[in-house]
Amino acid sequence: MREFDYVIVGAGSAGCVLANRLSEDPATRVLLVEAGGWDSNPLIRVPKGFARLMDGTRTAWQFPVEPFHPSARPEVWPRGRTLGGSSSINGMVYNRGQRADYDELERLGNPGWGWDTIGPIFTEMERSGLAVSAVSATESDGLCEEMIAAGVNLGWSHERDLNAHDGERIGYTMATIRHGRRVSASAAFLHPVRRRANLTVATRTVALRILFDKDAAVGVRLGRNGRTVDVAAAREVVVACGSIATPRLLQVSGIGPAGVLRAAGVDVLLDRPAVGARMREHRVFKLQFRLAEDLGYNRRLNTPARQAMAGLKYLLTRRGPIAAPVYDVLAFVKTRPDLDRPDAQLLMAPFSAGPQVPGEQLPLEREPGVNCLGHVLRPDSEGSLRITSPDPEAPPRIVPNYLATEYDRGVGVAAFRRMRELFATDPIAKRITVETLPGPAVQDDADIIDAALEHGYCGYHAIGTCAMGPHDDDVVDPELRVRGVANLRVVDASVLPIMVSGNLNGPVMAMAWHASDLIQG
Ligand SMILES: Cc1cc2nc3c(=O)[nH]c(=O)nc-3n(C[C@H](O)[C@H](O)[C@H](O)COP(=O)(O)OP(=O)(O)OC[C@H]3O[C@@H](n4cnc5c(N)ncnc54)[C@H](O)[C@@H]3O)c2cc1C
Repeated sequence: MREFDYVIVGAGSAGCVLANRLSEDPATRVLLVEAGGWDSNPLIRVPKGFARLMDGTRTAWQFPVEPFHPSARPEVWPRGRTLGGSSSINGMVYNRGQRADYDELERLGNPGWGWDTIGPIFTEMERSGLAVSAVSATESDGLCEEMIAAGVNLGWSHERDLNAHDGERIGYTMATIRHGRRVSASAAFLHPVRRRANLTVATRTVALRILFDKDAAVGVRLGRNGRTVDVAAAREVVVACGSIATPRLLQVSGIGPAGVLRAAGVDVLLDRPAVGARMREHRVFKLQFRLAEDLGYNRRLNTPARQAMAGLKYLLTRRGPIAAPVYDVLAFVKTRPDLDRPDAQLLMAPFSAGPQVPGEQLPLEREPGVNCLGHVLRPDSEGSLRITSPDPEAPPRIVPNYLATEYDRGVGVAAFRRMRELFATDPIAKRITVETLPGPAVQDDADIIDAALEHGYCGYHAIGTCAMGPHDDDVVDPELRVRGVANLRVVDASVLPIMVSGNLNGPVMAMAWHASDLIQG
């Protein structure tokens, strides 16, 4: 059996950072295992390419979730399946989270996770290859500037660097984009070191189960092209498969709620009820308007011919809508003036789209429009995930349980009203003829919640399914070691017990950076 010091499973946002840092010492043998292929698809580097990548199956997993809408419409949660993981298919928004989020992690009994430790890591990552910039829209016909000006008229500060402070603010999205090209975790942290002799990268290789000797992890069973092979980890197995595939791998390996494992036909190694539980996810409220004039991205992108023209322009100049992140303008706002920090995030763009159909690209409308998404920054409703079969590649049963708490519903409705307030404020207000989604008839709280469930999206930010904490029933301890077994850690979005305010790619990479220090002692 081939032996490595560390076997890292999953080459996503966390896995790429871990592979980089754990292989810094040439004497340390590191294996990075990734189910997907090499990240050579040219669309990965093109910012608006994400629209095609996230709905496909070549570079993404598609996990169906249990129906929950008023109309039980199917919803699917994509995740990256290639080097870079979800950072290779995501919307490229770069957000650090609020200082208070990390301090809260520490207050919950996780020493070393406070802002004083994690804050400087962002600066270090940005110096070490993680390119970040505020991408200003070059062809929005002034709509983005008018959204920002409306926010300023509501008292929000206009920031060139939205990560500069945690107050109410609006500005162009900070994005992991350099010169019009996506900078994934793999581009920033894996490609620069992939020729290290002590680092082996195994793509198109699936971890089927973790191998144990008594109560210690000793390796991983891998599947490739229909064959299985076992690899040994002399020091540790580090699972970094993301918040869905990590609890699935633990459960099929015998670590999870005993009843769930037995029902799925898996032998129980450790009865851990919290594996796959405590899942928190953003529910995105959607608002869309029709414009009086033919302005914005729809007229540049809403037919294949126009997309081809915009694509050509992008190839020549690396500018325009194709070079921009998923949403051009971001705001962090308070839903009540007495709050000490923002509790809602708004994302705005000068385009409008038809309904989302799983597996299909979001269709832009023929008529001109703008849209705004918003979500509760730190939701506390908890969903769950569990296997229903011993097959490590079978989709788990995912119950989102969105907007289940009074807090989430109250803040969600208030955030939605703030979205409307922004678009009723000049100068953007004077561009708008009518609200097309959910429409002016949706006014009371219950209807606003129903509209969010019906027309909204998942936030792509599930956390908590292997949450860290100081208690015996927390899946991992504050050093991210799986409780009850030796030599096994989890390092990815699943270890967050509470939501970091906003988008998670940056925070997950920073956590992995810190975890590398913990692993190396
Ligand atoms: C569509 C989408 C849009 C998003 N937009 C943004 C955004 O704009 N900004 C932002 O900050 N965040 C965004 N996010 C969230 C962010 O990208 C993720 O939170 C972050 O990438 C999670 O990192 P991770 O390391 O936990 O998991 P991932 O990056 O998902 O990595 C997990 C890796 O493990 C691999 N894997 C899984 N199972 C196995 C197995 N059994 N064997 C081997 N390999 C396996 C996967 O293929 C994958 O490569 C988005 C996410 C998605 C899906």
